Amino acid sequence: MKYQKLVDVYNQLEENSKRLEKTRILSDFIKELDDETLSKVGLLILGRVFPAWSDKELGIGSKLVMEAVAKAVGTTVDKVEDELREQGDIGLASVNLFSKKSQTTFFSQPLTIKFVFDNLIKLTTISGSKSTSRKISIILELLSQASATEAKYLTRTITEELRIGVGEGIVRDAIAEAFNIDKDIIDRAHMLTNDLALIAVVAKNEGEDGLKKLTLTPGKPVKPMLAQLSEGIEPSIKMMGLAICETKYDGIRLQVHRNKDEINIFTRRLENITEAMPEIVKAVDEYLPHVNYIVEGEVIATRDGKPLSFQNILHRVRRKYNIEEAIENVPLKLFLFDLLYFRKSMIDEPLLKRRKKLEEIVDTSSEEINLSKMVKGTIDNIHEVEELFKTSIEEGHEGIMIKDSKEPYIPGLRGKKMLKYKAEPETLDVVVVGGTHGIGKRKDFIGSYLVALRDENDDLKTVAHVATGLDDDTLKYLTKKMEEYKLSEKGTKVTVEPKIILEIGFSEIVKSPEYETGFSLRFPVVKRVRKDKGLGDIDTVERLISMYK
Ligand SMILES: Nc1ncnc2c1ncn2[C@@H]1O[C@H](COP(=O)(O)OP(=O)(O)OP(=O)(O)O)[C@@H](O)[C@H]1O
Repeated sequence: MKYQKLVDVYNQLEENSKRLEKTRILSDFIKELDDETLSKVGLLILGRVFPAWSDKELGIGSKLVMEAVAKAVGTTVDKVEDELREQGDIGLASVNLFSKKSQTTFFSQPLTIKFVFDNLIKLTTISGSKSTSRKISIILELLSQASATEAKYLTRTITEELRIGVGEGIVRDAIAEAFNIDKDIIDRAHMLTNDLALIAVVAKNEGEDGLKKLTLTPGKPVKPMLAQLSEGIEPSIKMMGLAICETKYDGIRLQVHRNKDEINIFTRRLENITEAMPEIVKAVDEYLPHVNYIVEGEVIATRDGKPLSFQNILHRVRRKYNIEEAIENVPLKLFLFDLLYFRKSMIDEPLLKRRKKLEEIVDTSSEEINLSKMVKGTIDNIHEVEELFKTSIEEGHEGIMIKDSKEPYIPGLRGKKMLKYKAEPETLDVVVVGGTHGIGKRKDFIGSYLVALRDENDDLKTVAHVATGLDDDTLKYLTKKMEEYKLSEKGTKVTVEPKIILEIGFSEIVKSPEYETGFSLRFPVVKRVRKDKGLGDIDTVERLISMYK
């Protein structure tokens, strides 16, 4: 199928802001596709070439795309940069440049979806010497055959900024509509496989019965179940009856998968970080049974038995070299708290049963592998849970988790069945979309950051400018990243691609017409840069409103 057909759909989706309309447009389109095209469109419609469970990405910087665009239209990189600055978007910049292009390519074949997809995949396989020029030539091959609108979406896809206002929710609804499937069944299949392209193909060929057969696969990460805030130990336990209460460790959440002899470790963003943690791989191999499983836990860094700050553990995870040295300097401890798969999927079992099984299978005689410290809380032993909270804080942890013992594990859900009770006030995870250069001593730095939340259509809505809480190192780091992700610059103000995630504290949420959410934050302070989170993990406008209420 011609790529132009998909591009026409992109265009319609971009122009239409209504969710129902978008769903109908997409559903009408995918209904007619053959299996192979459907499996590719299922990814391309979300601006990706790998499913969400994969940590592979295109990873092409905008500089490289600008070079290819310059070559394709016969102009200089500076001209492309000027156009980009003016438009604030590589796609719109490309449309303008391609429309002005003097020479047209004769005898060129029209682009097909297959050719585009295969070449995008090819881009991810290139490494080593001359990789930059080889990548440029692949992009150029695509662009030189592209129409102006094709170039618009090709450049956006390559820079991973499709901007058509389509998130996973709309794709799920469109699959349900196109193949006449109950939305709950799609949701469940999605939560288990994290692969909408696969779901679309199964829905088309095997319908609801086929989708019901999809399950977890050790080796493919699943989205973690998330927590809401507890209003207090007593009301939470009253609501749950019997609660599994555990220390809340301030580290990084890990999913450890064993499939036959292969062990893989994933973060909450589903990144594979197995290589950064050889000692954990060795320890789980030794202290957990040799069958297929998925366990979940929080890993923290320790020194002299005390937990180190979150930043220390982040350094360990990001580390690519001198891992041996890091193992000695920053020893890790894993605290396991859930079992998602053991010979078969366990997620439909109640937490109480999953925890019991976890206790049976994990040998905790080593330093590295532990079970989270746990108390079974009922209304009759509230004081024991309060004691757990107190000792958790004294030992340098964040607080406690209070989990409903009857509940299944629901991947990706942030519900009332798993609550967190912390000593510190609540914060928001936001993404930086712009910034302002400082004055005086700080003029070389971006001193103030414009931050945004996500609405129900996955569009970003601004909520505050945050300028405090930044030490010199963080300021330097952020300024460098802002330069790297810069989209446009006017006077002292810049706009950037939404890549940097900040966790911010504040004193109050107030109504304000100044920001797109309709709210702003009083006294916002940067608590930390959340390199462990991605755009999909930032907080929503819905959460902001519920916090405001
Ligand atoms: N015993 C535990 N059980 C479950 N999660 C735990 C536990 N100890 C630490 N955690 C961490 O707490 C997080 C739960 O809080 P939440 O789902 O709100 O994630 P979050 O957005 O990272 O929150 P926070 O920023 O408060 O850590 C988990 O994702 C996990 O990383």
